[in-house]
Amino acid sequence: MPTVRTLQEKANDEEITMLTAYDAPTAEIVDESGVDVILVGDSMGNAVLGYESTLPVTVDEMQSRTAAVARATDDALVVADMPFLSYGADESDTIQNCGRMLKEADANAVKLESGPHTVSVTERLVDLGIPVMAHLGLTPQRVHQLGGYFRQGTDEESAAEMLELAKAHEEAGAFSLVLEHVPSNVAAQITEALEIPTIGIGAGPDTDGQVLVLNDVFGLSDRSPYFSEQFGDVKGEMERAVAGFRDAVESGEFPAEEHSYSEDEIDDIY
Ligand SMILES: Nc1nc(=O)c2c([nH]1)NC[C@@H]1CN(c3ccc(C(=O)N[C@@H](CCC(=O)O)C(=O)O)cc3)CN21
Ligand SMILES: CC(C)C(=O)C(=O)O
Ligand SMILES: [Mg+2]
Repeated sequence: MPTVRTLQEKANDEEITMLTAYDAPTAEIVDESGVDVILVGDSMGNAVLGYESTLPVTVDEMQSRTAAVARATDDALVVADMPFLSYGADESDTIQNCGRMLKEADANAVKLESGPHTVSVTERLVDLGIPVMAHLGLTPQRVHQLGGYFRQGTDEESAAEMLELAKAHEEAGAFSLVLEHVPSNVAAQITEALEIPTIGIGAGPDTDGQVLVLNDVFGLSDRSPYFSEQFGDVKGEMERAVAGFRDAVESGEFPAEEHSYSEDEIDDIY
């Protein structure tokens, strides 16, 4: 069984790889390719559920998708990304919601978008046996406060604040930290200051690992951030498959002999 401990050991000499997945078939692909961590991201809000942002994602949706991913995963660490307002407001709700991911969806850990209010919550969850991945920099659940998906930690004061929060979450027991959309040199200095591994997205090359949204990697997203990279043309392949079906039905090529059979005993059912 994968554990958060092996990730911490690995960070010493190898780059950590993390990708999102939201269903069993894609989780199987990611797991079999040897990626270290599968994040069931709340990016499922825009990536699979058709919302404009991550805010509408519910705990039930996260549980259902995390369970599907965990059923298809043998080796990777499965991390459930806790949705907006499912943590941090009320302590017993936080414990209940995060606990469900381990008890009912077979996740190995949860991720919380971090801030000053998640230090004590992180400590409480870790005390109870729920491993926590922290997340600083651009935290998309705050899009309405931030005014857009902008780069964070762009001046000395906010970068220093981010470093202090990173240390506070390490101290609280977080096993790893995602740094999103921050200057490379800020991510490098935070990485240097921490024992726990950092995993960057739009945070340059000097974190301990990298994460991207699977739809972006596949080439399946209509829009993706500039810091993302398409490593395939899955959308093109899907379009070709659908067009192939449509053409074959319309032309009468499908279904063919091998897809059909007749029952000899039956000749007239009127
Ligand atoms: N498919 C997908 N990929 C992601 O990387 C991703 C999601 N979805 N959903 C959740 C968040 C949102 N993310 C984003 C989204 C947009 C920008 C972006 O375009 N930033 C612009 C400025 C944004 C603006 O003008 O409002 C930039 O240049 O920084 C960055 C990160 C990263 N995450
Ligand atoms: C991009 C990663 C870090 C994330 O939080 C998500 O996919 O929801
Ligand atoms: Mg997220």
